[in-house]
Amino acid sequence: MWTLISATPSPYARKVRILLQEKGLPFELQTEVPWDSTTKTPQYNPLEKLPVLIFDDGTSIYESHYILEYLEAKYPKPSLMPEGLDDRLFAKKVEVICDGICDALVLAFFERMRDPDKQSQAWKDRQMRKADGGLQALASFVEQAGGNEFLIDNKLTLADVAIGSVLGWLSLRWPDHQWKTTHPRLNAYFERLDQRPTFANTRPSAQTMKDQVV
Ligand SMILES: N[C@@H](CCC(=O)N[C@@H](CS(=O)(=O)O)C(=O)NCC(=O)O)C(=O)O
Repeated sequence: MWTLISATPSPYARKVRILLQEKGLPFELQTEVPWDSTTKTPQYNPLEKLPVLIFDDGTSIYESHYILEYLEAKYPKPSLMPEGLDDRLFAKKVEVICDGICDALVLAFFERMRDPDKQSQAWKDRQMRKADGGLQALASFVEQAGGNEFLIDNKLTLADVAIGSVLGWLSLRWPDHQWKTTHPRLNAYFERLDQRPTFANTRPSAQTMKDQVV
């Protein structure tokens, strides 16, 4: 059986966990802290990042957007991509924005872990500005979807999986961020989406990092 190396808070890994379940592809979850010395991630990804999907023959793929593209190409039914080319490209653009919000906030998260006198406020402000810009874009997409349950073609697609994953992680890791107040319709869309069983059973939780990493 396939193994997915994941971490309990990981928004990137959550996308893969949701898609594997939505496609009915069985897998074992191997939960790790990728920054701890005990992690197995580097054995399967030279970039030392999870998620990593390990196949029965021991080979592996990594980088969440690539894993999702791989799964959609190899196991197209049920599809989590829209029909039309422009809608398919839009779904991938939404994933770019969601991953970019995560990337910026991961940088801010680790900056906050440095000794206070070593932290760069300018760097943290820059990352938060990117995240807020990304959230504004997502909010505008949801407005354009006019209250539909799903963003594109009113059916579940990669775009919904990516948005649900980043907003769930934001709620966990940045509980004081005011996006739910600033973007109430985005929050309403998220709250409804997060009730779907594959979202509800993959909700993020915090993890403890044992080793000093910055
Ligand atoms: N672009 C990557 C990002 C993956 C990533 O940053 N994973 C983190 C864990 S988590 O932030 O998703 O919880 C990691 O493994 N970090 C270890 C490292 O950066 O050395 C993807 O989409 O898969």
